[in-house]
Amino acid sequence: MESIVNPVLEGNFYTSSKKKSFYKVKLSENYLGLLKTNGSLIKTKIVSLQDIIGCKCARRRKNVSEKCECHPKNNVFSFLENTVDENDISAYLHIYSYVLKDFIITSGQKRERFKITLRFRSFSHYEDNLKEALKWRNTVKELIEKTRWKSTLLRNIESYNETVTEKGDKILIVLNPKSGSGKTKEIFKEQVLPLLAEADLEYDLHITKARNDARNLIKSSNILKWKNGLITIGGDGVLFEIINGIMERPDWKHIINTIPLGIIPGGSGNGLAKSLSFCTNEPYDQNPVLISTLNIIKGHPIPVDLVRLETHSEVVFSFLSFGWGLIADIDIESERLRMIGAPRFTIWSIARLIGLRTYTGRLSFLRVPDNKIKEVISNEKYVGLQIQDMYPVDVENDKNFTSSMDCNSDSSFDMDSISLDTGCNQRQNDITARTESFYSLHSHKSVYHSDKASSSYLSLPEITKNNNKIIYGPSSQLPALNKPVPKSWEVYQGEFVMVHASYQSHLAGDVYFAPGCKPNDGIIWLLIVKAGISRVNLLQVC
Ligand SMILES: Nc1ncnc2c1ncn2[C@@H]1O[C@H](COP(=O)(O)OP(=O)(O)OP(=O)(O)O)[C@@H](O)[C@H]1O
Repeated sequence: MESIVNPVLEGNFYTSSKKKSFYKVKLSENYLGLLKTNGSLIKTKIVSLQDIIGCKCARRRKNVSEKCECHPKNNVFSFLENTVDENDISAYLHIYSYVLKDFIITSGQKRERFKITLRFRSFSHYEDNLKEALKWRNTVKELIEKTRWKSTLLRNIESYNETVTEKGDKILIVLNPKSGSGKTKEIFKEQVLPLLAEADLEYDLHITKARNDARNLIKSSNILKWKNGLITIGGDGVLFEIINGIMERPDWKHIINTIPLGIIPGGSGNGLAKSLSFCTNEPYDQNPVLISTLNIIKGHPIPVDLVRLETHSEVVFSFLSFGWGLIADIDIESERLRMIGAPRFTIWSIARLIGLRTYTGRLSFLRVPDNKIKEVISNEKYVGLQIQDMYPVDVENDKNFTSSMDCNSDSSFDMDSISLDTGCNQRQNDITARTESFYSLHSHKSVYHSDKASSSYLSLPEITKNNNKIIYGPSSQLPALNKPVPKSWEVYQGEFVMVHASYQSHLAGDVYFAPGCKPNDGIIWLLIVKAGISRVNLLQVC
């Protein structure tokens, strides 16, 4: 435990269940360390502050609910019964962390909630105990806030103003109730809200009423009041609307450089959410909503490529993929099976493989040099987060230490919460999240479309008009669509089964499309399937 360098706070706490054991708790700039002493037996658990999302002071109440003493006005708890337990003068500090845990039998990891409760009861008055608890609470809060922004790649993005995000700024959550199989409200209420409450993250909620609702909101609102982030709960389509809404604003550049965007998966595909967690090695598949919400709360933005697309009728900004042929057909036509969720893609893939179509077209592209591809595949700088940033070295090598990365190795800490106090254990109840009123909405059609017609449009300038909409955003650096491409480009003309271009590794949670792709590598990864391929070969590609 001495190995935790320069602890900011430290103290001894006890558990009542095991009278002889006590815990030395140390808080340093990057870690919370718990040293358990039971006679001569010493065990240690270290929780990285990167894994702590928040903490709250609470006083014991007579019933199950708790009142937050840190923000009495900010009621994130239920108040079924508000009577304080006068017999208990202790103040409690609940610290919420989500630590990586290894599976014992199969290889793999998942994130698990690990709640630490510290009970302060050294003084004879509640107020004095609360003071002590608040000192710990404020210090933990300050430290986790620092850790968040220190460890992002934002330092490397010159245009990003790190100071824009201040405490108290809200995030905007845009929820599409029609995404996927229509469970986003439940996802929000049951899985996202409790985490936001633990992290003390304030939010406004907007539930979309129709297609383009999110786009119009972003286009016309004072979105700078949501400096902490514009977050979507739904599929990739609702984030697509947010980004294109931003591009309809003259201040698009400032917004893009100022407000982080986030996505919590609730759609059918969820390609971006999967790709982002994949590039940071987060165990997404175990709990996609938890991992994506933690990514947002922890404030580790990842720069992502944005691609400007011109079709025959419009200009759009795309962050995931663009396709023509087989995959686009599956996306659009499986809409009628939306109610079954993600399996709709598998079922429709089989249908489309049986009735395989081909399309005539011309494809021109500039090949990326092999050395650049190799660099992208091997270079961490494209990943967004540096592992050494996530776990900075302020713990000296000490074999007694169990880091939060391998907490499973110490079975005495193998629990989802730990409660420490100065005398006896008391059962603490989890916070009850604030609930929102929801309203029901009408059904919608997907925005996906297959572009069968070849374009005859010129490459459009910086400010373009789509059906009376003014689109801002960066101008194209590509040759005009009706002009010949430079000699260095390759051109294929003929029959295709599909051409699909992706700028992220995954098109959907289970569609690993571009293995080498990193979110901000600046490369468009192409899959070209020409006509004449056998169904067996095509199945292997898929
Ligand atoms: N309230 C609504 N009613 C109808 N349609 C909506 C509503 N809100 C948004 N939409 C539209 O629904 C489209 C699809 O939604 P979204 O992408 O969130 O879900 P998904 O298609 O199931 O997921 P994915 O894109 O990951 O496959 C969006 O492009 C949006 O235009």
